Amino acid sequence: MTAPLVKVDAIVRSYRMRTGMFGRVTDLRAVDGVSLDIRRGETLGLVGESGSGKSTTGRMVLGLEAPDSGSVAFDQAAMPTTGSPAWRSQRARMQMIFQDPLGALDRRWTIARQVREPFDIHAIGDDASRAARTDELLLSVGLSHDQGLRYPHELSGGQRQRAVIARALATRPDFLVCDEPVSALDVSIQAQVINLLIDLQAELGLTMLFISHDLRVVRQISRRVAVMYLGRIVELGDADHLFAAPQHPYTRALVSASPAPGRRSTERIVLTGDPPNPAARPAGCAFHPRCSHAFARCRVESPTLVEITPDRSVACHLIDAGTVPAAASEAAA
Ligand SMILES: Nc1ncnc2c1ncn2[C@@H]1O[C@H](COP(=O)(O)OP(=O)(O)OP(=O)(O)O)[C@@H](O)[C@H]1O
Repeated sequence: MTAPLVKVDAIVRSYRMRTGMFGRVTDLRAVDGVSLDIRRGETLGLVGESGSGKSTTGRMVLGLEAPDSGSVAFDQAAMPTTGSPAWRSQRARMQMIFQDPLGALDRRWTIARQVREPFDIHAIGDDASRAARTDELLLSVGLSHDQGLRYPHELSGGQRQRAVIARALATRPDFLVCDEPVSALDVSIQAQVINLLIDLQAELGLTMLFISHDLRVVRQISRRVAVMYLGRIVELGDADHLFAAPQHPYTRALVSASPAPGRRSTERIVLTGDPPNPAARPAGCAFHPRCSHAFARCRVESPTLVEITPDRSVACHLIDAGTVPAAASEAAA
């Protein structure tokens, strides 16, 4: 098997914050030992509730933020120091697409000017070839030359996100991190932008990390999926298999709340208890206060991510104990 394009090894990231009435300074651990391989040409989905550490993981994967400990390697080389010349030249190979295209675009410039900006910055080609390549990029995301002459506020949300994608592709990146790229769009437009990303990924052989809280969207685009809960990966595996037979109780709850078209809907599992809060991480397994299967060990010992089959890893004491919840084993059968 070829080496993964991105190798993330036990990354940790904490933020200092003030809590309580007296403003006591505490460390909030946003990412708590995440390890991931992102294989060349695949889309890896990263799902989890708000605050689970998905965006922080994405920023560290791109080197926009350095981990406190652990490491990220891109194309078998350690991530250069953030902001260094080596990092800047590497950044051309890695691009990020955010949720808010209006915030990512400059309102004072036309779309075409922003799409061609990387050519101007890096002095790539002459004026005519830059203009031609800009039109090509616009066309590749479904925008016309005339739409390129407009300003961001003159386009719809979906068109603006297409423009952001065109600009991200200008440097011919190998790797894209998409952080909630369709969450701000109408559902009908979401499907179009997802299909565009799927087409571009196949055409250009892109590798993608696709971050979203929305399982429905992640399911459409991902080859493999990692599920995060309070800064850790609790389940990782082939997307089809994971959605068909989720093993971790948290994944099961997420999947049951988002049934796939054509799949027999299983009983809806309602998550009770407080939503995850990294400032108040429970002892033991962070999910145990919301888990109906929790037993004594879950309250004291944090489970590690264990490979249970060649394409599935799960961090849950139930798996160790050989007592996978019934619905998951039924679905797997
Ligand atoms: N720069 C920062 N300073 C302080 N705290 C931060 C910072 N960035 C993230 N956090 C905190 O880290 C935790 C994880 O945030 P993160 O944005 O990575 O989660 P997420 O899963 O992407 O959620 P969301 O979808 O809401 O962005 C949250 O509690 C967040 O408040």
